[in-house]
Amino acid sequence: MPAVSFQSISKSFVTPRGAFHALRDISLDIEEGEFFGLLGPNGAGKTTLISILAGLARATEGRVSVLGHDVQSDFAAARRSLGVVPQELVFDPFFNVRETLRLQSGYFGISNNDDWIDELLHHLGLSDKADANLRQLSGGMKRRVLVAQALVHKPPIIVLDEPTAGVDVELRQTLWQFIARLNKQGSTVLLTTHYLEEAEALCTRLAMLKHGHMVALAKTSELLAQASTNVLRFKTDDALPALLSAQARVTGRIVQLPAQNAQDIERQLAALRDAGVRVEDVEIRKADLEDVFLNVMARPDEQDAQTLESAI
Ligand SMILES: Nc1ncnc2c1ncn2[C@@H]1O[C@H](COP(=O)(O)OP(=O)(O)OP(=O)(O)O)[C@@H](O)[C@H]1O
Repeated sequence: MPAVSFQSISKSFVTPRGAFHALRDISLDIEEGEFFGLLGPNGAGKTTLISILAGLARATEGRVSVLGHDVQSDFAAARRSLGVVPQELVFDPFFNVRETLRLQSGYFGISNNDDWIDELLHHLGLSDKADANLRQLSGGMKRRVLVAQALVHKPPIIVLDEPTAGVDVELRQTLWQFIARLNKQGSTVLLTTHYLEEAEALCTRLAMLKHGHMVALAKTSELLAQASTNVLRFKTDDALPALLSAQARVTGRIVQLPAQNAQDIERQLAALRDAGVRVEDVEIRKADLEDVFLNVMARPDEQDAQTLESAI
């Protein structure tokens, strides 16, 4: 039985300009014990999908089940199996950290949870903040509390919606060590993130969303194998010749060009030389998940394809 099963999920919002389709026919099973990543640019539909999973929003069509429990008709059982770390920092400011975690335990009918709460505080570097009022905590500390709060009832499935957005390197490392440990012990993890380096390092399988469509679903290793094998990277202040600029990824002075083999790289360097482009800090690196992501996102999506077809 899958840990999470999304079956033909669509979601539309009613807006003043008519129906807006945030998700279109998403079907996806996440198996028990997987570390699964959900990727996509801003507005792709990731948070909407997670809200439907957590029972916070209703799908317009389709159904979602958690360990076989339907999130609508069997909400309590589905919710107990999930530990959801939301993107937004929302708290009751009147309680301290330990009180917040005890209250959350009570919400799941768990009393005498202090041993596990202490363990959570320890692993999330919060032990010395146990008695601090939530109002006194920094944004990064609050995010740690959100993670602890999601885990008080030892859920078998952990859902993290951009848990490292705007947090420092130390928290990221602490958090990932802890989550990776829980995953090794059997927890299923569903993660959304814009940090593709983290997704590449942690997730064994990935889905990519674009405009509410699922545009990729594969093992991380398979997605990486699809990428061009190398990337030629250099800095320049000069304009690139047209042939190269069409395929280049440019960030400020940094230019990155996909290259299948050594001949490709030689051809690119010759074209730069012939065009009189002065380059600095030249290096060749292996293609990574960011390259794959940008390639997938650059493809025309179904809607664009339809528009293109009708334009031909
Ligand atoms: N209540 C709502 N009413 C109308 N449109 C909405 C509503 N909630 C979300 N949307 C729209 O649905 C789309 C998907 O939003 P969602 O928050 O799921 O994206 P996301 O992939 O999580 O983005 P981000 O990476 O920015 O968090 C967006 O275009 C958003 O504006």
